[in-house]
Amino acid sequence: MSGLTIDKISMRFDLPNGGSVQALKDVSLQLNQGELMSVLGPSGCGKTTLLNIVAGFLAPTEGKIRLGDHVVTGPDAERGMVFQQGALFEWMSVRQNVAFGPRMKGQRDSEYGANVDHLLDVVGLQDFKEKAIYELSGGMQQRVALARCLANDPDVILMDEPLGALDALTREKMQSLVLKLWKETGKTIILITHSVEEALLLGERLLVMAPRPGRIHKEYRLPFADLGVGQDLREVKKHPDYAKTREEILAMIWDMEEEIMGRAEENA
Ligand SMILES: Nc1ncnc2c1ncn2[C@@H]1O[C@H](COP(=O)(O)OP(=O)(O)OP(=O)(O)O)[C@@H](O)[C@H]1O
Repeated sequence: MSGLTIDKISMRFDLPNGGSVQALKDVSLQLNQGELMSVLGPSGCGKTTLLNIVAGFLAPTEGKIRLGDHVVTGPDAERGMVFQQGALFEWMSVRQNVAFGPRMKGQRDSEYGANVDHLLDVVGLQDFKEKAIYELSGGMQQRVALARCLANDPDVILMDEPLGALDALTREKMQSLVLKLWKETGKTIILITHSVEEALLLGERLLVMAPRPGRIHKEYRLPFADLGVGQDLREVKKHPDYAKTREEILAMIWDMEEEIMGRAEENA
């Protein structure tokens, strides 16, 4: 059991022309084990940069990431990543993809096999386990990506627009699956999305970030993710606070984007 601490993270990218971009400035937050946080914000506010720093793919210019009692210094299986497109191994079967992490750790099928089959059941792919990745729909590929991530038993799952490429109906089903996996596994999850609805439905905590420099603008604690576990998400949307919060966040992001457009016109 281990919480995730994002401690005064700043990130500046130096550009080849001598300039620089302050992608993040002084971002701090604490996630307890098992919390699900969704992250929203206008394009360029540093969402992906923050996720890449937590993943250990990027070293921040200032600040530290701590998981439990240790400081994050690079990528590690304790922090799993799910990308928008599955980043799957096309030449392997579904089962081989899910078993990839345990195999890389040197485990044999007799050690990881039962868990891999259990995960294939959980994500509804048991009947497709021998299929090649190219034979699967986009939604099924994201199911493989989720199962592959879980097979490594990470403490934290980082999701960068994991459902962004899916059609509306598949996306709804996958949102329910994410909630189910979250409750069943007790994993800590950070999920970036461009969809206000998705952020509301999936985030028991919802972070709105602001750009230039990327920073935390507002945080919400919401009841909808808990209500949505095992429930029709369309019913959850009828909750009296849902539409109100949705409108408030939409207006907030709209205002930020207007400001960015205004600044861009001034500089033109
Ligand atoms: N490797 C890099 N070199 C230079 N600038 C970068 C680099 N990566 C990101 N940036 C800049 O940092 C800022 C934040 O980018 P980031 O991709 O984290 O934003 P985002 O909120 O995820 O955007 P989007 O919603 O469009 O994916 C942007 O201004 C971006 O151009």
